[in-house]
Amino acid sequence: MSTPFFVSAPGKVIIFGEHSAVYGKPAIAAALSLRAYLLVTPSQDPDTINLSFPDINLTHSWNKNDIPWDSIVKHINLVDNLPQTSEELVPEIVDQLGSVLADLNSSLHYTACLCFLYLYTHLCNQELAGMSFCIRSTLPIGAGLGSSASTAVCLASALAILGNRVTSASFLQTDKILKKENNDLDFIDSWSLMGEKCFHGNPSGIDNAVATHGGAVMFQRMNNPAQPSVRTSMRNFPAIKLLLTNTKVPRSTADLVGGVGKLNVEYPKTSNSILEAMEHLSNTAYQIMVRPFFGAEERKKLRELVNINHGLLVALGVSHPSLEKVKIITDTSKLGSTKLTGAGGGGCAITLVDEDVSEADIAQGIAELEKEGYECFETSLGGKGVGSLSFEDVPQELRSTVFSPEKFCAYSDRIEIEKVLSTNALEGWRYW
Ligand SMILES: Nc1ncnc2c1ncn2[C@@H]1O[C@H](COP(=O)(O)OP(=O)(O)O)[C@@H](O)[C@H]1O
Ligand SMILES: C[C@@](O)(CCOP(=O)(O)O)CC(=O)O
Ligand SMILES: [Mg+2]
Repeated sequence: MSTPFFVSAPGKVIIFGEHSAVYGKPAIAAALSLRAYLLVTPSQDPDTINLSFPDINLTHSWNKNDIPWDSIVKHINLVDNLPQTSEELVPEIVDQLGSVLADLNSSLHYTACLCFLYLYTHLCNQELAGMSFCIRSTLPIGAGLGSSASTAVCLASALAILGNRVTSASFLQTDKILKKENNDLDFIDSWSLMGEKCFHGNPSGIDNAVATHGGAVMFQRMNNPAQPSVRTSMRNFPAIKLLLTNTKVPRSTADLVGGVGKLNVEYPKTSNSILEAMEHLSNTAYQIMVRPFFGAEERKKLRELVNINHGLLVALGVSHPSLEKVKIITDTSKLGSTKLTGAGGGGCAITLVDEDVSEADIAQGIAELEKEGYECFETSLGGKGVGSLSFEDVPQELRSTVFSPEKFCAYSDRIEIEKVLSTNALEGWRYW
């Protein structure tokens, strides 16, 4: 695909099984309509790689010839000329990248640049002319909705396109696609997992799987690293009324996953029992969600399971007073059942809204949440996975606006980005 082009990937909501997913237990998640967008344009100087990640106040550039290619390439495991992913980030490569990351003095910027360069050195090569990469997200960042994974999927897919590792996406939104095996999507999924490993050491892979494939899934990481994770797509995912509340309390997935790891070491039997309870819970929820008839009884059961799941996450130590406040408000106003979603410690909660609650009562509940400074989202679940937008697929009169890096970097908010770029705004988005 010629430059400029866009790629985009969705965020996700974990409905059941965050944290236990890291320990090989099944979890259920669905793609969100909120997404990350990455614009790739040629650099003015063909030796320069430019990053512009305004959401995290990062601009950085490298001369591509300063990357120690020879010392890195010798550690890349190639099979049939294709780079292979590994269980852990290759320490020798991370070490070599240290020399070009040395001037980054914030850990936030360091991890974002490490993720970029780790994928760049594996998927592209020194001959590729310098490009500019600008990422914007309509997702809140660090709030439990998988912004790290959607960023990793955008980077993995764009770099796989530039490095000729995948074929271009071909299906339009309106095409009827019979999804079968798809090597390109599996390639993007597995490399975005390496990107997630740069953001936090021990990701289960559920976030990048949903951001790559879209839809809704039951996901299970295998305890034996040699075995691939199991991703069961849930085609008849029931229409559930979901309220998303962002407490805006910042937190880091890496710290929270690390905290559960410590608990596991200190109280292995206790924490294993909690993780096992989560396993039963996800399995039970799955059986309920795939029933051909999904009525009031099923909705009630799912709400009960949401309450239990939140209690178990509290026991793992990953809630936060702000999340408990969301729970108190939604419980008191009898909106439905609430649990934290994602890593917790702040960030977002989901409420499975009781179908009997009136729109007026929902509005009243939202007003109370907003009074606390929280932000409520109405969003749809189960949307498209990673997609790309080529210059040729955008009407000629819009191209200079859509593909302008200056304009893209300057959009003030989610609404502006979606107005220009969303699948509703442009019909040319293609999927693998
Ligand atoms: N739009 C973005 N631009 C650059 N980096 C991003 C962007 N969105 C997410 N990230 C990276 O992902 C990290 C947040 O990931 P994480 O703590 O896992 O929270 P979550 O995935 O729930 O949003 C950020 O600190 C940043 O490194
Ligand atoms: C806590 C966990 O289950 C989900 C983390 O999601 P997020 O980064 O908070 O959106 C970790 C994982 O599955 O990799
Ligand atoms: Mg994340």
